[in-house]
Amino acid sequence: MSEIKTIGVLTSGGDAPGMNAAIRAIVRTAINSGMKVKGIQRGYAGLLENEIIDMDTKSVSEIMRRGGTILFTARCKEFETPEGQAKGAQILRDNGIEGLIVIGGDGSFKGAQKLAGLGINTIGIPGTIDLDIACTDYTIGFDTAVNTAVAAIDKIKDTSMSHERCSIVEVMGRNAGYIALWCEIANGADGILIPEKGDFNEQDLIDTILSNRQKGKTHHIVINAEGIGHSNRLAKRIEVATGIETRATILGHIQRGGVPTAKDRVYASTMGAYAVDLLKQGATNRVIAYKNGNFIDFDIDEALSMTKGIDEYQFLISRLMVMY
Ligand SMILES: Nc1ncnc2c1ncn2[C@@H]1O[C@H](COP(=O)(O)OP(=O)(O)OP(=O)(O)O)[C@@H](O)[C@H]1O
Ligand SMILES: O=P(O)(O)OC[C@H]1O[C@](O)(CO)[C@@H](O)[C@@H]1O
Ligand SMILES: [Mg+2]
Repeated sequence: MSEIKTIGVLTSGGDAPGMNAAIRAIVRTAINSGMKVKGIQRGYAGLLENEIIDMDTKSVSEIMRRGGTILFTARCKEFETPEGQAKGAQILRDNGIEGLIVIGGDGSFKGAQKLAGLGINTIGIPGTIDLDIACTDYTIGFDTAVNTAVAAIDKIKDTSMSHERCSIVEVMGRNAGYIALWCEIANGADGILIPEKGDFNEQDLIDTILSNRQKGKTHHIVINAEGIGHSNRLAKRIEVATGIETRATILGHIQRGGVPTAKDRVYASTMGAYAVDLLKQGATNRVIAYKNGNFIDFDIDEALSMTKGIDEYQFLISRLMVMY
């Protein structure tokens, strides 16, 4: 096994607060081990355009407290084709990059898996606000995103209470209801709609709102995940069915930005250093995970074959809490 001399790092898919902490840890750990580090800008799209820069210890100074990713990110259809992947692997080789760390979500890991098959040593770091990666209990950015959403819903509650209204709040999560679930438990709400429980009964939600109103509750919150969507239409239906003035708020990309929490900075830094250690050991096609209080790694094939549902116990708690 020959030692890796140059590694690359890229961020891909939706950005997530804490990605910069991971980049900083990767650059400094690798340089400390005598390796060179190259940053690939704009994810796989930038790789295919050869947008590659040299990184040194100073280039990652003062980035940890910034949201987003200093390497930019993108989604790239071309990279989903075998031709795109072969071109990407060749560009990495042309730049002397023998090991690649991919910070992103499940889609990004599929790209890393393909590059591993083409002889590039790859390591994935879970970076997504959605928390929708099955092999890990933690993904970079979820903690910051959910705290942003919780703070926003607290504010919506103030005005909803003053006007004695019902508020539908749509949070991010295309295929995943974790942000919604945490908000329902952290903020308190009359109901939650998430893609994992797509068979929800709208009449039950209306009945809960009406029953809570009859018991004296003067405002109502419904947390709706993006994967269910259509919040404005839902608001109209609830208003008609209950007679309670109802407004919809879509929180949107505010949840993806902002100053990363301490947890996101520390866990992302740990995962970044761990990824470099794996490359040093000659590992490839691995993804880093946080399980039962430990940082561990899985084969990417195994990680991608796992499925993640919603935490049923947390969901049960959220159901019990709608009681007024
Ligand atoms: N099957 C695949 N093969 C190769 N590359 C892929 C594949 N699926 C996705 N990718 C690459 O990964 C990129 C990011 O994937 P995706 O848009 O699913 O985001 P993600 O990494 O899951 O992050 P998030 O869901 O948090 O935004 C895609 O634009 C594409 O370039
Ligand atoms: O910013 P974009 O590309 O529209 O992506 C939005 C998606 O990305 C995520 O924020 C995850 O990164 C999802 O929750 C959301 O559905
Ligand atoms: Mg994803």
